[in-house]
Amino acid sequence: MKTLVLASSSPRRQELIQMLGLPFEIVTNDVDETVSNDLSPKQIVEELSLRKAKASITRVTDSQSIVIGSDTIVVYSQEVLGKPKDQEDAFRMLKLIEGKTHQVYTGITCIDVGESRIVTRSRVTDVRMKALSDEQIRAYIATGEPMDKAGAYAVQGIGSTIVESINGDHFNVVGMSLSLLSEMLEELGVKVL
Ligand SMILES: Cc1cn([C@H]2C[C@H](O)[C@@H](COP(=O)(O)OP(=O)(O)OP(=O)(O)O)O2)c(=O)[nH]c1=O
Repeated sequence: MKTLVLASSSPRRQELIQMLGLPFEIVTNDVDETVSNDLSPKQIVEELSLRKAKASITRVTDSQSIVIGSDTIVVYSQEVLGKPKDQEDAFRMLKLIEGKTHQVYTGITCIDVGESRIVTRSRVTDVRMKALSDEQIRAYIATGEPMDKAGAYAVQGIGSTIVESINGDHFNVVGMSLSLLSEMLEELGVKVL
């Protein structure tokens, strides 16, 4: 039986992986998330998910482990939005995406430590935001929710009230598509159902 190791300190990802009902451990990491400017959004999230999984592997002792790394970014009109640096940055991001449709990309890498097999994939989900006044944006920022979220909002929180519609996998927006992860785990011989 393989052990799943989540290479993430994100509470959202921990809650998501818990839903699979399989035993897992958490081994956090601290990777440099700087990437080259010429990478596409898909390449960015795939590269960073790989970096995170590889960084945690060094602290995994059980060779029967599958290490899972993940990365999420928001993209609007070719601008990549990660987590806001401060409240003004959050305001700038929300002002940019209000009333419009943006893309959320999440990359996942699974590394089977014993077999030295690496599987990396990504998904994209379209999210349409409601039109927001500056006052509404400030009130949302005051909740504190945007600060550790890519694109400065959380669709799973009070941020759901400023989202008009989602086209694609909701969990991909929250930080990890369980639909995609289950397919990747099956490729590595782990049955989810
Ligand atoms: C768009 C969106 C993002 N997010 C979160 C998911 C991720 O935690 C975060 C994007 O940052 P990431 O750099 O992908 O992840 P992280 O630093 O939080 O965690 P780790 O690298 O340790 O795995 O934004 C939401 O929770 N809800 C949303 O609606």
